[in-house]
Amino acid sequence: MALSMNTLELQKLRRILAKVDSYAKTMKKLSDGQLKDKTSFFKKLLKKGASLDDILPEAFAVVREADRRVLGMFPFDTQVLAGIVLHQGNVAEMKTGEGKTLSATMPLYLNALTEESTILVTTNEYLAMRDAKEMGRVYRWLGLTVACGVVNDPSVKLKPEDKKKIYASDIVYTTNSAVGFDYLLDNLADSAAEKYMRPFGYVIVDEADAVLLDSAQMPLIISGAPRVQSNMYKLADNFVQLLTENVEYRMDEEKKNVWLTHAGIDEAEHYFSLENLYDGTHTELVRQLELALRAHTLFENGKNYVVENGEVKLLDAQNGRILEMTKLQSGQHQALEAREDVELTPDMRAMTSITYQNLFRMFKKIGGMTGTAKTAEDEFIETYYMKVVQIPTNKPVIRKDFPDEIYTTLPEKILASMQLVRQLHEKGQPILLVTASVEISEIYSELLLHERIPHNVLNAYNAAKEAEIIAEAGQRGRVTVATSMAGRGTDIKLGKGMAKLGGLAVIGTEKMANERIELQLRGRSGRQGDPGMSKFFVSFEDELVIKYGARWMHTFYEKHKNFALDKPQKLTSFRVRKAIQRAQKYSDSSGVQQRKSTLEFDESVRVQRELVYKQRNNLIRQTDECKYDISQLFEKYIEKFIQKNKILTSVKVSRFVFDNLSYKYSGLPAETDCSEPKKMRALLLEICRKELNEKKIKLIDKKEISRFYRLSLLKAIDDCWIEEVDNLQQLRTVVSSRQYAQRNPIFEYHREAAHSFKKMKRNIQKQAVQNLLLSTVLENEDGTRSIYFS
Ligand SMILES: Nc1ncnc2c1ncn2[C@@H]1O[C@H](COP(=O)(O)OP(=O)(O)OP(=O)(O)O)[C@@H](O)[C@H]1O
Repeated sequence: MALSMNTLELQKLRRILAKVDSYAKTMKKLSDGQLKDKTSFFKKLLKKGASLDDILPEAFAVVREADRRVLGMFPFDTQVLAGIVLHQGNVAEMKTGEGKTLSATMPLYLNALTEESTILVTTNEYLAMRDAKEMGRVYRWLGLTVACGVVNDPSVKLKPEDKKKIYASDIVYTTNSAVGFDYLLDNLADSAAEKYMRPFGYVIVDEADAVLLDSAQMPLIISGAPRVQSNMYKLADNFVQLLTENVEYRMDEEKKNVWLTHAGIDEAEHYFSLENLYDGTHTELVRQLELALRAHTLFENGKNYVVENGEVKLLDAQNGRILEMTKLQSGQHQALEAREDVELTPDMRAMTSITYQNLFRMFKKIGGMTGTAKTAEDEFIETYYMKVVQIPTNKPVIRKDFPDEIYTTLPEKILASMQLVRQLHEKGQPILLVTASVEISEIYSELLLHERIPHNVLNAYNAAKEAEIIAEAGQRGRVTVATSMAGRGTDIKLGKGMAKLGGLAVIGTEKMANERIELQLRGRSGRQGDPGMSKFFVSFEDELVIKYGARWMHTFYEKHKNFALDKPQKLTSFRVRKAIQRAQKYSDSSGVQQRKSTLEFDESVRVQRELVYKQRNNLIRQTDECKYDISQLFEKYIEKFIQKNKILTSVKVSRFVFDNLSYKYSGLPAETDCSEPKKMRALLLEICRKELNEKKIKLIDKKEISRFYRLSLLKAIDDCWIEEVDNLQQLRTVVSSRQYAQRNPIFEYHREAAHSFKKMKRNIQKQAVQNLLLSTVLENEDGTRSIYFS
């Protein structure tokens, strides 16, 4: 059924392809100048009312010809098909190595003709820079502007004016995290002049499954002011090191949660000399113990993070790369720092955050491309309303994917995999040896050294040498040990004569968390119809089996773990093979579940963020005249005060005035009758007006007054929103633990989030009034004015 749907879809696409083809000859005959003139011609057609679909065949044909003239590559029919899918806002599944980069040139050019923002995001800086440079030549040749949204050196920070130039370009190549952070930062701007992003138009997401699905769990967060630092991190860390698994603490099967047992609680009470750890007075210690325990049991150095120059840096679970600007929240990062004995960094409050799903859903149209999407089609449809279309390969894939070799123990597996490496290396065949963590990549490196096999290592520690290592990886006799960094996007070109030797051999040293990661790794070989081979080695000690394997596998392992260390024993039974596959399926569906729950949790933040940003943007746009009704703001605020206080006394009113409306007020006149709300209302409003007028007089002109209004309101919104984001983040941790109390955490979360949003709105009103009335306007020496908020 699924296949025939795909065939139908392809039939429709082929009809469009035929139209693109029909222009090929004409385009070939055009001079360079005539071909370049097509850009302005298309723009005119669009302005006259033609649609993108109308001009697609000719525009694609123009880019195809330009690709040939500028890059020396003429997009294959299959690449044109993929280009159409991308333009239509769906996911093009192209087998690895089929040339996604070139396919994207056609839809990017077409959509950029609308003069709306057109962006291509990839998963890493290296690819963004490479493609902006390489493919950029074609767009420039055709008269469009191109920019790259990332820089080589992480210590170089782009300034708003640089970013403005970048985002103003017709086509931008960048990374998903750069767009995300830029979006968040752009929405912290105080004035329209500081904003640099254009409204989101069209985006092509490279490695769509990795970005749109797998990366969903880790929201992008911008941190602000530090929280008060606890001094208990080290103490808690020392304590948990004394504990033993299954005695003082226990973990769930998937190793996602850990908790103290009764024995563990007794131990803690004894260690910290407490009567009762859970009597409610030691909440900070309880939290610290939990963080320290998690740091020691759920995180692995070399897999989840690395320590570089005395800093704990997180690794992207999908591609093994360092996640810049990202830290674990709510003290978990500090607990890891304590575990690694490096200097503790301050725990920052989250100022604003967004998940990738919600970021990309803001674009008018998304096209996705990847080698692996079909198995996740339901998730694509459900989350983004995107279909997945499988594009046939240009040439048949002749790579041999061998079945997994399965062993009981880790040493057996290592021995067997090293044997294969030796055997292939002797022939001179290039080898890519992939591992699931930095640590294992280093173990293999040592083994190879021991065997005197020269090799390169590519992991998070030497990402800088990536281009160099990849350039050599397909040459005779090369052995490259790499983490999943050498997965997606890595284009290994075969050296001379290597096809005859069998092409690149991909050897996996561990079963990966899902099938897609594995397919991506195999796909480094057999590109563009080249020969190649791939094989994965598995043992019952692999993380995947430990976490997701059937119970009998653990019993089997315990029984057989001491046998046959010197001579690896392959396990070939159908039952074992099936069980390994099933473990991988479980692991994958556990990922799907987690992503769904992240999305559900994020829904409240999304709704709130959209409302807040809308209000912010409205204000920012009012540069000349602030249209916000200030008098109404005062009236509402005063009304609320009066409603809340059924009996008004002179003390209460004076306090209210002093806290909110004016510092100058020295108390109500003795004869004031506070019991009369109407009179009170008038009196308080008069105070507001007077106070505001005094400020207005100090400001030079209407424009400055409106700037003062704008800043007062923006500051109120921002301060309260920061508080709210932080609140929601904390709330999530709290409700997650209620899961154990048989409640529906998501329902509770939304309920409490709605409640806290209402509270935030009240606070914004309050702070806006205070900012307007209690701030100070001072004249500077040069005649300009500065505003100081209290
Ligand atoms: N039409 C073409 N003519 C000639 N060479 C091409 C063509 N299209 C792509 N190539 C070459 O094929 C190789 C693979 O391209 P690319 O890296 O874009 O593949 P990919 O689909 O992105 O792979 P992956 O899925 O692994 O990221 C590159 O070396 C590229 O130059």
